[in-house]
Order: sequence, then C-alpha cells, then structure tokens
Amino acid sequence: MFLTGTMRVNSKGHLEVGGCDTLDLAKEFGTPLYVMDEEQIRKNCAEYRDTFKEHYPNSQVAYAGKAFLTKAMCRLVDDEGLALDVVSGGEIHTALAAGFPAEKMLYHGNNKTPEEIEMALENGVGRFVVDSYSELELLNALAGEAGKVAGLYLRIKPGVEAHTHHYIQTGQVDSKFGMGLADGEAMTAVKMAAKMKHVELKGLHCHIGSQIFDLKPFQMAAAVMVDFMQEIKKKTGTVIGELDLGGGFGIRYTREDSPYSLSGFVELIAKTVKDKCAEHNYPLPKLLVEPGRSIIGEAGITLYTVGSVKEIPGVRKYVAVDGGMMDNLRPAMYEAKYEAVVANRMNDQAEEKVSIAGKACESGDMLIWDIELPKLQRGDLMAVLSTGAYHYSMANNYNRFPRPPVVFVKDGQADLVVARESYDDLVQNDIIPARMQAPAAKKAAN
Ligand SMILES: Cc1ncc(COP(=O)(O)O)c(C=O)c1O
Ligand SMILES: N[C@@H](CCCC[NH3+])C(=O)O
Repeated sequence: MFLTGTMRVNSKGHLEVGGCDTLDLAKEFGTPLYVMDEEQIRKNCAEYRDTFKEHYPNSQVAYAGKAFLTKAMCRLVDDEGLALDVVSGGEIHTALAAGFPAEKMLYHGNNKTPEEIEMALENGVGRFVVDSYSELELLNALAGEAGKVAGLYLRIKPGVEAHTHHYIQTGQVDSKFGMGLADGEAMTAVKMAAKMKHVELKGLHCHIGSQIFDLKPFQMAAAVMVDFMQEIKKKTGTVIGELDLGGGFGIRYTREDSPYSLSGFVELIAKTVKDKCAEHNYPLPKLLVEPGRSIIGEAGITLYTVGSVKEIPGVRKYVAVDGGMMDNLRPAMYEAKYEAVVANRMNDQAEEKVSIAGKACESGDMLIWDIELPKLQRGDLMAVLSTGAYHYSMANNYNRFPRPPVVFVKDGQADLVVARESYDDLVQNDIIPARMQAPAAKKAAN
C-alpha cells in the first residue's frame, strides 16, 4: 500500500487523512464519499509555482479545471496564485461564481459554441485557445460584435506521440485537437490571425496528452514549439510572447507507477525552453503549463462501504461496494488500475485475492480486478486511492444513482464542498407533459 500527503494509519488502525479518521468521515457524510487532502493540493500548487519561479521567473501555472472543479477549488487555486484552464461555459460559470478573476482564465475546447464564446467575451476571459480556422473566424466575428479584442492562443499539434492510453493522447497528427505543423495548417492560422482586427495573437499552446511518465515527449514538444515560434518570426516578423505547454504529467495510481519528481519535471521544461530560445536567439516568452491530475490526483480518495460478497468457487470472489462507474469512470474508459485499502482495518494482513465491483447495471462496472486484501465483509470501509482527478469531474447519474459529496479535510477539520445529490435533485429537471399526468398527480395539480 502507498499513502501520500497527510494520509496515515492512526492508533485505532484506521486510515486518517488531513487529521480526520475516515470512519468518522463516513459516519458524518455517508458513502460513497470523495475526500480531498487540502494540504497536499496546496503543496502541489506551491511546488509547481515556486519551482517555476525559481527556474523561469516569467511563468504562470494554470490549474486545469477539468480534473476537478468546484467553487471551493477555484478559491484554493486563486489563493495559491495559479491561473485557471477552463473548457466550457459551465466551468467558466463555476469560476465566476467563486469570484475567480476572468482575466486569469484560459479558455480551451475544440468546439466552443457561439453562446459560450459570447459569455467568455462578456466576462473578460483572458485568453482564448483557438483550435481551428472556423473557430478563429467565429471568435473574430463575435469579438467584433462585442467591440472587443480577444487575447488569442493557437492550439498546435506538435506531432509528438506520448506513451499513454490512446484515448488520452492529443499531440499526434491524427487528433481532433489543434492545428498541424507539417501540413502548414498552423502557419496559415497565424497569418489569418494577423489580418484580423478583433483577435490579438498572444501565444501558442500545445498539450500532448495525459498521465505521461516519459519526459522525452514533453521535451520534444517544447523544442518543436520554440522552433515553430522561430519559423513564425522568420516568415512573418511576429514574435510570440507566450508559450503554453499544457499539462499531462503522470501520477501514481498503483505501486507500479513511478512518476518523475514534480520539481524535476518543471526544471526540465524550463531548461528546454531556455536552451531552445538561446539557440535561436529568441526572446524568452512567458511560459505557462496547465497541470490538472498532478495537482489533485493523489490528494483524493474515495470511501465506499462494502456490501455483497459473492464467491464463484474456483473462479473469482466479487466484493461489491456502494459506488462504481458512476463515481469512477476511468476503469471502464481506460482500463485504469487502482489500489485500495480497508480503511477500518489498516493493520490487517492481506489474506485473499478479490475483485471489487461497482453496483451499476454493467458487467464492465469493475473498480479493481484481482487485488490482495484482508478478508472483506459487509460494512467494511474501503478506500480507493488516487481518485482526486477526473473522478468527481466525470461522475454521472447512470442508473439514477445520486453523485457523491466531496469533503476537503485539513488539520482535523472536514468541510463539505459539494453536497450529496438527493433523489429529488435527480428529478428536479424532469417534466411530465400534461397529457401523461398520472391520475393521482392530475388530482394534486387541480
Ligand atoms: C488542454 C489541456 N490542458 C491541460 C490538461 C490537463 O492534463 P493533466 O490533467 O494530465 O495534467 C488537459 C487534459 O488532458 C488538456 O486537455
Ligand atoms: N479524463 C481523462 C483525461 C483526459 C484529460 C483531458 N484532456 C482521465 O481520466 O485520465
């Protein structure tokens, strides 16, 4: 087992996070429950921010909100001096509702709607990361109507293939994201932008994928981007002032994962850009990165209560918990692997191999295949580790299960930052047309 941040085994043999006994958390908030270690999140933000400042003073770390975004998280991110990568009207709305400054938002997405762009322009979102010619034209037109000049980044496909699940690779030529280099698409976009009145080309952006351990693709992408900046300068005279290298740094989900140190990664990126700029005698751009998973991923755990235990002799033992693919889509989408612990019996030895099943109506709803754990029984509290990123943010209501709450824990205090959905929440947007009213409901309405 590996425990990170403030996680530890307390004197009762229980898992503790942020000074809170997980059994108390489960009692107070119920399960399934997302628990986030605030100290660990803040430490990761500070490590990114401070290592960049040390090695590349003109830099900005933007937290990628898609990994986990709530109003409290927006406050934390602002507090820690990070900017924010947003990808939808909903994320912009969340950040604005938390008082996050719009000018520190970078707006991504491969198909922003006119309404979303208008909303972003109206609220003064700082940078629009444009993904295609058609979006460039749309942004210019809408900014013109709004009487504004939009701060523009162009999303470039650096042509680098990162070793990660193919669903989360994005830097390669055959990707729905960004504009190609080799085929001249990106250069054409630069020239188009130069002629437009309502956008100002502030920078370039790339993002090669997510959950990447190998540092080479990051280095290659950084080098390719600076080379492209030099090509732009040569062909058009334009000097690009900002370079955003996206996110993607991998984290530990199981003991087999061994990510490079965060500070080592930051240092390397900073050095690569500096060296490349020196080679071209290019003025150092402002440097940005957009980490999501590596800020929040290992800081989160999900608590579940064990329910049915089913042994198929000679085949497998299934242990079902009270959540599943509704709160963790990653095993079903990417065959993602996890570690789990028995939070109420942390000192017990592993005794048997079991598979942890969710409770959704899908055979594929398995959280963990074949894990060695102490003998589990109904009522045990299980904690799945490293569930801070892309869990709450990808949670869904399949089978009409309400989404779990989220608590932030720190120094023995637990604060609810997202309340548990209720059954009433599930039906609040449902409408029964008048012609379908059940007799009882009709009566009540009269
Ligand atoms: C454009 C962009 N930036 C940043 C991120 C964050 O990536 P990660 O959570 O892997 O750091 C993503 C997600 O992959 C992304 O698409
Ligand atoms: N949701 C994915 C990563 C996608 C990143 C967003 N571009 C995951 O859980 O790993």
